[in-house]
Amino acid sequence: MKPVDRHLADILATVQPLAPLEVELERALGCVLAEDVSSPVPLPPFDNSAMDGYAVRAEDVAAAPVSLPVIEDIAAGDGELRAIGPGLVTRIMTGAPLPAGADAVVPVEWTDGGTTRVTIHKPAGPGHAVRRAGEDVKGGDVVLREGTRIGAAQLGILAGVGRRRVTVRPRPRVVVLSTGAELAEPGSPLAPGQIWESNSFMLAAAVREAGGEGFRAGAVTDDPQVFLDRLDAQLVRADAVITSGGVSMGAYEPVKEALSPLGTVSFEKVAMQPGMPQGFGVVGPDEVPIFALPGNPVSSFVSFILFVRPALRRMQGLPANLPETVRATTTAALRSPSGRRSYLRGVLSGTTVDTVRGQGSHQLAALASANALVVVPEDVTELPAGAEVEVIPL
Ligand SMILES: Nc1nc2c(c(=O)[nH]1)N[C@H]1C(S)=C(S)[C@@H](COP(=O)(O)OP(=O)(O)OC[C@H]3O[C@@H](n4cnc5c(N)ncnc54)[C@H](O)[C@@H]3O)O[C@H]1N2
Ligand code: MOO
Ligand SMILES: [Mg+2]
Repeated sequence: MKPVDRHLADILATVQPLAPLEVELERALGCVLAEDVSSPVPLPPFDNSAMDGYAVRAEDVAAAPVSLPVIEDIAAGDGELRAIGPGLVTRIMTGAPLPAGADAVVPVEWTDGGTTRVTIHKPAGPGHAVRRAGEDVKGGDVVLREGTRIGAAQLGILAGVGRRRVTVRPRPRVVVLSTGAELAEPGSPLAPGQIWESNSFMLAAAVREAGGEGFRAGAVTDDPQVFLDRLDAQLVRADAVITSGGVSMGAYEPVKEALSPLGTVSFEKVAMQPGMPQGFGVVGPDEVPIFALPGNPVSSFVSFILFVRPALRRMQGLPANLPETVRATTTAALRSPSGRRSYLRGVLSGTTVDTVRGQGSHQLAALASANALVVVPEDVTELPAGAEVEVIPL
């Protein structure tokens, strides 16, 4: 059997970052930056007021209470300002530029609020309620580095430095295709022998969680030609394809039967539980990576975490971050098959982890109740309670 780490290494050697693309800012959310972004100006661009109040010379209000004449009103957005001379003040609003001569702002709450003359009850020291130019960003400074995932705050600062378009690695478009004659669409009644199709929903959702766009291409029956035709039709919009089912040893294994003759996809047994039968390779003239995952729902989920997610990160220009693990202590003894690395479904709380009831590859409800995978090495078949293990948080 092929070791898990070698299978992942083969995948990461094949999958390449997607070509950078310039997009409108509105479309950049969730994408990864493919350029360093710097600010053409300092931020804030000018000294300005942090509060609604009065721009003053601090020395003029040091002896407060004092009464001083107000020479003008400055709103945010005003650009033409009169400098204030000794003993004069300007009424100023939050975000408005500080007039020359002023070095402090007295909040309106410390005054009588006068508009032609104001009585200031309390002194404000130099710099009080003043936001300095360049305090957030110096002109020319890089604000976001290539490889940063663009969330709401990152999108905000891109606009804040004046960008309308930005160069990103696009979200990988991933087509998810299920196979199996037994699969019925959720929402429709079950005929004898059928189950509701769940893998395409789960895997498309996992793609979205990993920063890609997942497209369900539905389920096809066990005819290899039907599978190939559907795959062909979907390839135009795919940066990667995930299939589920049809890769094991049965009489009807459409994925394996259809893809093996191409010579570009290999099927192997990977030394893991769940998720032993795995196919990986490339298809179509553009050599689109294809992950042929086993059909058992827990097997396909674990395969996604171990193999597809790192590949999607790579496509987005991120470090693969092979499933990151934490250390935890088992609360009960556990067993694991020999010769396969197992990924038991567990609940991690703090630094302890307990495996959930129902470790079969078909037990999707048990997976849905778990928040972690407990990694048990290939050569370990039993662990006592209190053993230290590696855990992949989900
Ligand atoms: N003789 C052997 N039989 C099996 C072996 C083996 O080595 N020798 N391996 C087992 C292992 S391990 C796994 S995992 C499965 C993999 O099977 P396939 O990838 O061929 O998948 P199917 O046969 O199509 O389905 C397996 C199982 O999963 C259910 N399934 C499939 N697709 C979906 C879906 N989209 N939504 C929900 N459930 C799905 C399907 O009904 C089957 O119960 O093979 C073992 N057999
Ligand atoms: O991958 Mo299968 O789940 O090992 O049972
Ligand atoms: Mg099968």
